[in-house]
Amino acid sequence: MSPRWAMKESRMNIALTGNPNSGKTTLFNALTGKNEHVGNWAGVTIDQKEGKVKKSISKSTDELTVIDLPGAYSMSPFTSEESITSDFVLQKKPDVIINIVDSTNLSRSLFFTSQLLELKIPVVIALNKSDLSKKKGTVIDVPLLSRLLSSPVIETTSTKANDNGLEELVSNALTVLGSTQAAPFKGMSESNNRQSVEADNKARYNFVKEIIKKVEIRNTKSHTQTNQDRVDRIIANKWLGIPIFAAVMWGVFSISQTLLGPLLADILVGWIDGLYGLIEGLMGNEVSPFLKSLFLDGIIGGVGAVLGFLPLIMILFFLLALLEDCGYMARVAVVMDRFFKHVGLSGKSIIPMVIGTGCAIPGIMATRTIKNERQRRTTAMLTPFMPCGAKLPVIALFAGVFFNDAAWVGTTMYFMGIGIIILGAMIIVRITGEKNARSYFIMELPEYRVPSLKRATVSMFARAKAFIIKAGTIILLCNAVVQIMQTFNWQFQMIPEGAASTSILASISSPFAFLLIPLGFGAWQLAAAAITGFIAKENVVGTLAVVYSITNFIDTEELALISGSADIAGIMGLTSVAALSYLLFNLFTPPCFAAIGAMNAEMEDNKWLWSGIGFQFGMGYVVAFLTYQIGTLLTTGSFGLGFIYGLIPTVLLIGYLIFLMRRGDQKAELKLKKSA
Ligand SMILES: Nc1nc2c(ncn2[C@@H]2O[C@H](COP(=O)(O)OP(=O)(O)OP(=O)(O)O)[C@@H](O)[C@H]2O)c(=O)[nH]1
Ligand SMILES: [Mg+2]
Repeated sequence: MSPRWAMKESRMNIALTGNPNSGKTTLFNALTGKNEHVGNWAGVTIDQKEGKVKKSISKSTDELTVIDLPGAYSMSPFTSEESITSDFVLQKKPDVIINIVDSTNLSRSLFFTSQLLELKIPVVIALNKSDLSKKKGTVIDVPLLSRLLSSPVIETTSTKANDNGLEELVSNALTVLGSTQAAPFKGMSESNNRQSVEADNKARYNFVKEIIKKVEIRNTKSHTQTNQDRVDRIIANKWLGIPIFAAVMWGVFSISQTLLGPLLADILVGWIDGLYGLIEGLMGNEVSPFLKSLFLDGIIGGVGAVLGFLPLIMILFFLLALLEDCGYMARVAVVMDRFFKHVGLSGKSIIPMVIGTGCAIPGIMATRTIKNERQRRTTAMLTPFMPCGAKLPVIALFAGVFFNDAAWVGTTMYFMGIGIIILGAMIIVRITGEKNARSYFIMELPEYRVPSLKRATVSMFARAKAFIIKAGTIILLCNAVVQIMQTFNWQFQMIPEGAASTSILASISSPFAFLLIPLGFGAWQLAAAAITGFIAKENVVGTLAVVYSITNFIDTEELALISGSADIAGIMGLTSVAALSYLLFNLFTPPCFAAIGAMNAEMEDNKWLWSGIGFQFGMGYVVAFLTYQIGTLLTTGSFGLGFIYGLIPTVLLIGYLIFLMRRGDQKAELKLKKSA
């Protein structure tokens, strides 16, 4: 035994390193039984994660800790998440490095491998995705590769449950423990000047090329490749890409919101109704009316109204997971990339936005992968415009009540979100005086494959769990508070029936409601729902249920999403145009507080944060104002209420933005002159 082994306690650290999208997190999940997010594209993991190797995989009595790291292409990092990886292996000195190599892309992977081999830390190589490379007919001489790299090479398929090479991988990691890794290629110099780095890179590439020549035989007549290219020419086409994406999203909304969703929601709502009846019965007549209404209308009614949308959300996320897993979402990113580059965003800005459709918080956190500070902050500011999971019940409610469950409502909200992001980016790049900045980012396209139902199911249940937890905690609490605030007046007396406008809730929300008249919705109830929406967007639905005492939005008899939608529309007293304006206002004003917290953390700058929040408020206000007033003009022939009062802030806001943009343009010109 080496002394190093003897000195260590019985804990051993194994770092998982490799290129983005090589399968590190999949392998990590398989080794530890955890469920970290896996995605079929590069840049999914942005932070290190720790876990313990399952006993079924390693017989060792020692505690084996594995650390999943973000993907990296080299030890000299270009992005902050790449530097997490190099910092970790250099400073924390793991006992063993498992280098995950994508066997379908050997030539790209080995560059990083050759650098890892120089660190004197023992390395074991996992030749991952071996199922794919075999299918493509690529033959790799594993024993020879192992000899050339002076380290064990094990073929793995981390997506398989059995016979996946993982036991062998871990046992090899235990074998090399304590040894000093030999480096088959030694870096040319320690110095960091550009010339020597370039020379080193060149020599390293040649070294890798020689190895590939010796160990790999590729099947050149790869039909799948050309077929994929053909498909991509259509799907990722400059012009066809967008309508195809729109059609796909429309399909997703149709299935989740009008076909399958209501069917399942119906069953769930039946249960919630049953619970309501049960508790009502248990309470009998002795319980005070206040407690009764708090529990029944506030808690069960309010939370139930939100929870009723659970099946719809689960189906939507199941479908989105399938789209991501089969490789389609990466194509969408390529299509969008074209627009984004024109407005000064990084191609990398797409990933946070796609993640943001689940929840804005991880989306905003994913902006960490963007190196350029302005692009990172802009992306963090704009990502919340994507409709997240919490906004879906709001969309579904309004689509059901006012638009006959139309799938176009949800689809339009997605595309409006994208449109606003592009517009916002255009404005910000000019304000910052960087309109001449260009970004170069080549997105790597994963191959198409049959999506895994299991992975989609896992992802769906993870979302469902988060949704239920949120409904049972923060939404429940908010509904209870709203119920109390609308039951009492400031003297803490229960308000009599018919005097709802004297409640605490009404008196707090009324001034806000007044400001919203030009947008088409001046009722204090609607203002209250919009305000609670800043705590969590699901609250919009919950609060509406409480303030209008609607126990259930979802129909159990008609199998439509919303029962008696005409009645509900009547209670809310909104025209369709005003309803659309209200929906837009809730979607496109600032996100919930938690997401604003994430914005703060990633922007690391107060001026950006507050300008961002101001921008989001302005955007939501202007979009809702224009929608309501123009829509009302078109449908009734005259402007809606409060046109002039809304026009003043709108004009001032737009004027101010134009002023800032002009000033930015001058800055940009000055810069251009200086550099010329
Ligand atoms: N066919 C096949 N697919 C795999 C295998 N391992 C991983 N994948 C897929 O490869 C994709 C990327 O997997 P991840 O585990 O997210 O990759 P990663 O290396 O953690 O990626 P980053 O976090 O972005 O660096 C996912 O779609 C996985 O399902 C494998 O052995 N075979
Ligand atoms: Mg990962």
